[in-house]
Amino acid sequence: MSEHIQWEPLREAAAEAMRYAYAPYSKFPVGAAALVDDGRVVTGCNVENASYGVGLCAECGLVSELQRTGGGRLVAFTCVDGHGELLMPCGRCRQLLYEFGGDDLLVETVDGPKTMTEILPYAFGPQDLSRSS
Ligand SMILES: O=c1ccn([C@H]2C[C@H](O)[C@@H](CO)O2)c(=O)[nH]1
Ligand SMILES: [Zn+2]
Repeated sequence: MSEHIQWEPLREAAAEAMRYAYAPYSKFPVGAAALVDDGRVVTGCNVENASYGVGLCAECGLVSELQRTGGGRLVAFTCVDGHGELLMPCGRCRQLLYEFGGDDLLVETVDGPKTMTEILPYAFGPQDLSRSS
């Protein structure tokens, strides 16, 4: 499946989600979209707050939608800004995405798709908690 990712429609879904962003403070709207292993596409936009640090990245909304609409594994992820430029997920969001996509999640970058392992090496995840002793 991952060899046949259609990145263009995924980017368009991210750009569409970005239109709902609430970013009055940074004036930096962001949209994110991901393909789920059952074929559906989930999206999110950033939602800021007058208490700046409380703001939510687009990826937060995306994983919330993933869970709300039935869960599943993330297969491919992309994120765009207001100029349609690709954005890399911030460190916190790499962790957030790792939980639901694992090492093999493909993340679109300016250098083409990269695996989560490449952009978040030596990740901490559920496997660390389930190890016995
Ligand atoms: O991958 C990213 C990077 C940044 N932002 C948001 C957070 C903040 O609202 C704005 C500026 O950092 O962009 C995201 O939503 N996702
Ligand atoms: Zn983030």
